[in-house]
Amino acid sequence: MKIIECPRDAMQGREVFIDTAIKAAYINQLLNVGFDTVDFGSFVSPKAMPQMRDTAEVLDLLDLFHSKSKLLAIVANVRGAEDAMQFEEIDYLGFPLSISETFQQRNTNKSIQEALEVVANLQNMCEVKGRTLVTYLSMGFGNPYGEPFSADLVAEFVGKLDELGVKVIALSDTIGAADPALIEEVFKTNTQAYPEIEFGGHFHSRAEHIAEKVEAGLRGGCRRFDGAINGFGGCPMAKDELVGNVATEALIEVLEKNGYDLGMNQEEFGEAMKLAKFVFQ
Ligand SMILES: CC(=O)SCCNC(=O)CCNC(=O)[C@H](O)C(C)(C)COP(=O)(O)OP(=O)(O)OC[C@H]1O[C@@H](n2cnc3c(N)ncnc32)[C@H](O)[C@@H]1OP(=O)(O)O
Repeated sequence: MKIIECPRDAMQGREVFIDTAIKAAYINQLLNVGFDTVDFGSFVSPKAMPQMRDTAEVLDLLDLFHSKSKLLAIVANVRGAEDAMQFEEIDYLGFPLSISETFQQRNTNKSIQEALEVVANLQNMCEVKGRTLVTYLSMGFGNPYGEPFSADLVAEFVGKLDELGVKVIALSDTIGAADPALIEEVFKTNTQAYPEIEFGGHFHSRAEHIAEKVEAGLRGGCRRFDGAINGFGGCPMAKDELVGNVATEALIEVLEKNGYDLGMNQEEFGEAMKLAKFVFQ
C-alpha cells in the first residue's frame, strides 16, 4: 500500500506566496513521516502557477538523507521535465493528462492529442534517465463542462497510455464528482485489464465522503492513494468549484481500519499536522 502525500497540491492554489523556507520546512517534516512518496513541487510556468515558482530552491533545502520517501514533481511540458531531470533526487515526474478537452486546455494550454504527444516524449525521457512517469488522468470520473465521460472512455485513455509504456496512472477525481460505485467500477475494469500498471487514486472529497471513496477504490484494486494533510488543496485550474484533497489523516484511518499496516511514524505525523496549521493559516 502506498500513500502519496501532496503538499504541492495543497499549496499550489494559495494566493499568498508561502515563503520558500516555510515550504521546505513543511516538506522536510513530511519526509520524516514515512510516506511512500511526497509530491513536493512542480516545474511549470510561473505565470500559470505562481506559488510553485520556487520549486528548485525548495529542493535545495530538503533533507533527503534520512527519508525513505521518494520525490515526485509535476511537469506540464518537455521543458519542465528537462528542468526536473537536472535533479537526481526526483524519482517520479507527474504529468496531468485529462479526459476533458476543456480542462486539458485550461491546465496545459494543449489539446488532448497534443498532451498525448507530450506524454510520449516524457515517457521516453524517463526511460532514458531512469525515472518513472506518473500520468494523472484528470477529470477521470466526470467533468463540470458537460463533456462526454464514461468508464469506457477512461479505459480507452488507459489503453493509449499502456501503448506508450506508461507504468503508473493516477485516476483523478479533480472536482470531487465521483461516487463510490463509479470509483469501484473504473478501478476494477482497469486493474483487471492492465495488471502490470500501477493505478493510483487521486480523489478530491468533502470529509464525510472520504471513507466510502477510499473503500470503493480498495474494492476496485487501488493500492496507491494520494492525500494532503487536512484536506487542503484542489486544482485552481478547474475553477468552478474547488474541492480539497482527501485528508491524509482520514485516509490513514480508513486504510488502517481495513487492515493495512502503513508503517508511519505517528509522532512525526503529529508534528506535520501541527506545522500544517502554521503553513496554511
Ligand atoms: C490537476 C493538477 O493539479 S495539475 C497541476 C496544476 N497545473 C499546472 O501546474 C499547470 C501548468 N501549466 C503550465 O505551466 C502552462 O499551461 C504550460 C507551460 C504547460 C503551457 O502554457 P503556454 O502559455 O502554452 O506556454 P508557452 O510555451 O507559450 O510559454 C508561456 C510562458 O511560460 C514559460 N514557460 C513555459 N514552460 C515553462 C516551464 N516548464 N517552466 C517555467 N516557465 C515555463 C515560457 O517561458 C513563457 O514565458 P514568457 O511569457 O515570459 O515568455
